[in-house]
Amino acid sequence: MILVFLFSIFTIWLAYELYWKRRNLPPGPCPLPVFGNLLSLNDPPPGYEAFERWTIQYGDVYTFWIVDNFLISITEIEIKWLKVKHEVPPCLKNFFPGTKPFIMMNTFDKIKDTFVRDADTYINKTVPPSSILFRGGEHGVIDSNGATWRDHRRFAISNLRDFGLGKNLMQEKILIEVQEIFSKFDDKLAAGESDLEIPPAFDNAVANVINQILFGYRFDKDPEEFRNLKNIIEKPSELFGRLPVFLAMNIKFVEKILPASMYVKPFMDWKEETFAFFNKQIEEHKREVDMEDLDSESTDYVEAYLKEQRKREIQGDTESFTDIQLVNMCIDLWFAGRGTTTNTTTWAISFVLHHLEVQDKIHEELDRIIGSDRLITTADKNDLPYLNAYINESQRFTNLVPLNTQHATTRDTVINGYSIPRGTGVVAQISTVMNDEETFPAHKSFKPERFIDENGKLKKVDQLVPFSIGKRQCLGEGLARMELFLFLSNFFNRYQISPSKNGLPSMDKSSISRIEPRLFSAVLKRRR
Ligand code: HEM
Repeated sequence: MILVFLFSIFTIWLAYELYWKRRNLPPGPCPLPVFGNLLSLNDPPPGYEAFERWTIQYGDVYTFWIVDNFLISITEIEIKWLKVKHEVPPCLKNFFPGTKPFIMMNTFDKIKDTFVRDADTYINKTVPPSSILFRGGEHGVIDSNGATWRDHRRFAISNLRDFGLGKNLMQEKILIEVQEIFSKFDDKLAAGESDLEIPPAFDNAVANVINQILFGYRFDKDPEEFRNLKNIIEKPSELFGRLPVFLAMNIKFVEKILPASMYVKPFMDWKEETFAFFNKQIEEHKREVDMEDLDSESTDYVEAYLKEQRKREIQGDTESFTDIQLVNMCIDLWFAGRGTTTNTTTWAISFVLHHLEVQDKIHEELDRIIGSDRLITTADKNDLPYLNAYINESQRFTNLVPLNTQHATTRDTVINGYSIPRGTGVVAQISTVMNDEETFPAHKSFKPERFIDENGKLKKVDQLVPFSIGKRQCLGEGLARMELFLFLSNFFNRYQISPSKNGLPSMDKSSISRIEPRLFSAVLKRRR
């Protein structure tokens, strides 16, 4: 009797998972119960090909299912149908596995129609349980919504502008790092070494830039501090690169059944270390910043934030700019600003090692236009179409986020004739757009020439969207573009690279959570 009852419950659950909840959504790949479509991203990792296959099969919109809690997904999808507001008891929330739909927009036109033309409908983010666990709530800018997100995004963008983006100030900071990279490589060349590891020098440089913006100093005085910080930063790639942990981050059920030593304990240790580092910087600023003079120019983000917080407090607002928001903002800007830029820069160099003819063309252009060992600046940018085309193709080919961040609709809407309730997951699938064969023929080949027009000028291709589009578009885009240009142009102006005796860099992108190049070396030779 009990068996029959359990079997009936199981059958109803299966029917719900495989048919009922999918019936009013755009068709897409059949999800597995519990796992949804996530496991297909391993076929092969990191998932570009599955997304391409589904786009060919289903078109510009399809539904993709991600692991979630069964009853939460019921409340989100069926709330209109049930016409009741019901609270799910937390014990059930944690133990009923289910999947949650994400409506994927797979072409540039569809993303523009939705995320740009109807931007406010697509503005919210879905916040995974791991983020709440890590941050102590819905904090920061990457995983927050509403007024908190809007005010903090606006404040961060205006700060980046104040600290010199668009002026020479930011460029000067980056050029100091360019010279630091030169001196590291040159010292080794002078000592007779020529087969050199490439990523660490760029990693350090990018970290110095973002740390200057946030806290006002570079890591030159205390290399030990950077080493410690790097250990903290690199923990997530060890921790989150494994499938069970990745699943635990997204689904409470898996989090509960996984031994604490595999996920919760290392995760919480990592959280503690991260917060300790950032809180220490903030506390030092609190001691040093002159809070009597709130209108004087700030030299870094934390100083500007503390002053803004005090100004708001004076006006009676103690809610919007808080200490917990500040530490989460520092974490967001540090993490989003470092790995993305370092990875793109070092992938770009590894692509050249695989295509030395690209380096010949970069050098030919640099010799013709620059023709000396002077530092290249953003004033030279428009005169270097091939170099820009190379950077564009490197960003397209790096394709940093196979599955872009997950947004949620802020109101009921209609997509391709399907009624989509408020709160449904939506994704601007930029990796598929940048692998679109029609826009980028032979898209699996690295070809900077695709960004050069018949007159030899740089061709603007709207479908190149590594920073995404819409109101959540990357807020560090201006900074990242400046870094990529200054690091790569100056590096190739100074050095000729060739493959290391250890072989070519790996092109493997098989980590689930991050598109990170493996450590690699190259033989460097000074050109000037
Ligand atoms: C090559 C470098 C970079 C790439 C490819 C990149 C890419 C992206 C992408 C795809 C998103 C998601 C947009 C969406 O939700 O649709 C994003 C968001 C974000 N990025 Fe970047 N990024 C880069 C560099 C940076 C830098 C240097 C910073 C910081 C200074 C930064 C800070 C952020 C933040 C804070 C968000 C969240 C914005 C929001 O939710 O409003 N990124 N980035």
